[in-house]
Amino acid sequence: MFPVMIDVTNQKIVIAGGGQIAFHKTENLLRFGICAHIISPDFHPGFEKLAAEGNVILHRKKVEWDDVKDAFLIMLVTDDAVANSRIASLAKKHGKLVVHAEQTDLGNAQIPAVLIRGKLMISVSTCGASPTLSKEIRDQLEDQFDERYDEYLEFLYNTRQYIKKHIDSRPERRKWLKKAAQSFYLDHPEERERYMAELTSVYPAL
Ligand SMILES: C[C@@]1(CC(=O)O)c2cc3[nH]c(cc4nc(cc5[nH]c(cc(n2)[C@H]1CCC(=O)O)[C@@](C)(CC(=O)O)[C@@H]5CCC(=O)O)C(CC(=O)O)=C4CCC(=O)O)c(CCC(=O)O)c3CC(=O)O
Ligand SMILES: NC(=O)C1=CN([C@@H]2O[C@H](COP(=O)(O)OP(=O)(O)OC[C@H]3O[C@@H](n4cnc5c(N)ncnc54)[C@H](O)[C@@H]3O)[C@@H](O)[C@H]2O)C=CC1
Repeated sequence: MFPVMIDVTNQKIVIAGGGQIAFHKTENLLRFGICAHIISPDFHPGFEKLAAEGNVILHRKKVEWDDVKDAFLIMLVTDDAVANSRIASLAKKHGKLVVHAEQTDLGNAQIPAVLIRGKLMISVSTCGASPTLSKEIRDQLEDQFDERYDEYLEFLYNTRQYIKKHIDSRPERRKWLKKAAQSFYLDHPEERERYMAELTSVYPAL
């Protein structure tokens, strides 16, 4: 398995199956602002509210190739092993990303447990050995990587954009980028302003 971050803006994501697990996967996608299509003859009660809020698109039917052929990522979480396997095999042949939630070797992607702190995302995977352990490790990291990181990551992002735009010399860029990443700035938000003032005085915006 190879971990990678993927931009899914404007990509269609389909979940086949509408049970408890589909609901959990849908809520997880929503943490990332993703509105999924759900294909299933019936739905977990929680879906009604999500649909009313426009956070999910429901299709009341059994899954067929037509429902997923234009999808970028497909999650197979029906309790129909034959349907799951058939769609997984076709989708993989067509080069799609496929999560097979029951028999992982029939898919080619897996969902990790993720801690989100603004632009910091910490993903934990056990490659299917123990999703429970992934979840536990993620939960343990919550205290170490607490809410301070939300704003700190904004600072790092903004300074990086500025540095890339206004400093040409690579050694100089590295110097300023490494300085910003010192944990000192995590714990001293007021010092971030001093850093920015110094940066913009040495390298003024044109
Ligand atoms: C392979 C994978 C495929 C995929 O779905 O992508 C997969 C497969 C399976 N999960 C099963 C069971 C459970 N899954 C969870 C929880 C999570 N499962 C997630 C991912 C993954 N699950 C992928 C591997 C990721 C990895 O290894 O790290 C998480 C991390 C992400 C997410 O789903 O959002 C999310 C927690 C995150 C969070 O809470 O944020 C719990 C615990 C709980 O719910 O408390 C249980 C019950 C206890 C247990 O089994 O440990 C079963 C057995 C079904 C059966 O009973 O037969 C299978 C099938 C099999 O193993 O064959
Ligand atoms: N990855 C994970 O985190 C986990 C995965 N699983 C697996 O996920 C699968 C689903 O589990 P649950 O949601 O608990 O089951 P469930 O029985 O609550 O839901 C199954 C859903 O699939 C729908 N369905 C059945 N045939 C279908 C078809 N041909 N097309 C579209 N939808 C169809 C049903 O109408 C129902 O909505 C199981 O195979 C289970 O082994 C189970 C636990 C955790």
